Amino acid sequence: MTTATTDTIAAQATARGRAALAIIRTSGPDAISVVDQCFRGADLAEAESHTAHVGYIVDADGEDVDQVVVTIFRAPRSATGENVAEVSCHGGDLAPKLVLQTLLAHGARMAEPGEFTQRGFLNGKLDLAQAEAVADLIHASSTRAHQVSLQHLQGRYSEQLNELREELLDLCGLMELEIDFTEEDVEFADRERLEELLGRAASLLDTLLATADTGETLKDGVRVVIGGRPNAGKSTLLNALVGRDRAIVSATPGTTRDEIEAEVEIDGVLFRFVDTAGLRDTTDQIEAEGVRRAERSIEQADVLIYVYDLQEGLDAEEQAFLRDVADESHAVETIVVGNKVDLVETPSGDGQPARAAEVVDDVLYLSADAARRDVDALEPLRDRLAETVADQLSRADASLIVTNQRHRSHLQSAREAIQNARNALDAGVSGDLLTLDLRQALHELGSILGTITNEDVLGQIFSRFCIGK
Ligand SMILES: Nc1nc2c(c(=O)[nH]1)N(C=O)[C@@H](CNc1ccc(C(=O)N[C@@H](CCC(=O)O)C(=O)O)cc1)CN2
Repeated sequence: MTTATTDTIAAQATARGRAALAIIRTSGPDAISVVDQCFRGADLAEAESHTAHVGYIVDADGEDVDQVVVTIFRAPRSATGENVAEVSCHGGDLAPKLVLQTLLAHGARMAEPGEFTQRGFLNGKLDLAQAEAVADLIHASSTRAHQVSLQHLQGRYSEQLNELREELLDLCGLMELEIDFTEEDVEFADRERLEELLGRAASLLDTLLATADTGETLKDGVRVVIGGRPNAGKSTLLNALVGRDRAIVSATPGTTRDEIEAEVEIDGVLFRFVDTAGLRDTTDQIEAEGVRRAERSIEQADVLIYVYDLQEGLDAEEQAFLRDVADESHAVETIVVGNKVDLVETPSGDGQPARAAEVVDDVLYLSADAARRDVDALEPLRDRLAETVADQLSRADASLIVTNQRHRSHLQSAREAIQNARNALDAGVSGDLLTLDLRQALHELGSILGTITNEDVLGQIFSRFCIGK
């Protein structure tokens, strides 16, 4: 795909604010000459691609603006596929702004969000799935999410989809030939080969679709709700887990009236903790709303940490609740924590508290209060949390995890189209009708990779980027 871009864009590619350095990027046919016009140093017009040059940016009045390093990339050997000149100047509030202003005064135009990446896409430097991976990489909030985006950027995921696309395309070609020659009654496409190919396509799509939940977990984090009676120590536990005072803790039951969220990375995975208002019947209006929300969050959680006070034990209502949670079809993974282990007697001397719960055979005993001073005390809980996703993650190949909702729905539609084609084949339907299904599947795959595009979709994707990306 070639789209002639005639203008030259510029933007700060690094974060604003106090920093040692900042990068102002320009891209477009005149990128090098724009920077050259306001550069005192080597003659950039003569500079070779992938070279760096120390000098000064000089404004229209001939005043020095900053000492800089300019890096030259010549089309098509750049991230955008166009001429690129990057000015690496001093950071802070002023230098980057003045350098950018100078470049704009010399004919560059301010870039739109994502416009550099978009140009890279339009010039064939990366496909749409890779461009989306760039956005994901920037937004990644855990080590694993970062790894997956980087792998997608490197293109193995796109490669798989492309291979599938090409096979289907070949087949479509054959089927269409067949249509042209129907009168002569030739069957160009070998039906058995078609069957085999459709089977392969279906199973590849199934494999990809099966990773989508894992992908969502990696991208959005594992939602963990901390539930339990008022004053069981939920907020103290949350604070111990995140290592700072995120929730207001007090000895008065019912202090937490709304949900509190905090994020912690465990084993490279993001866990989003929600501390809820204690579960109990209450007549306090505000607190009652808190309890309703707590119930709702438990329904939406991936994991429930249920905390109870070992001094109180689990009462009948709590036992019934835990039995319910375990029975429900959407069974949320539950970790039961017996809190305040330091405050109960252990007459047997085996470290097991006297009043263990009857309904749950697997209680994690700890003291959330002590854990705030001793991080290791939470290791067993952190391990249990990591275990809730370990299985899922070890099964998945990072380069083939679907992390994108848009891709998921195109893959689902492609899978349906392939299924229709298989059914049609079984029913002995003619080649031209089969081709329609194959074309539909191709359309879906093409939409993921960006070989088929639509302005609105592109706009939506690139507007998620920051300016300068
Ligand atoms: N300074 C700087 N750092 C950056 C970027 C950038 O644009 N500038 N990137 C922005 O995303 C990422 C790196 N992406 C890049 C992708 C391709 C090329 C490039 O010059 N490609 C040429 C030549 C390759 C070669 O000679 O080996 C090419 O593809 O033809 C440069 C950066 C992250 N770091």
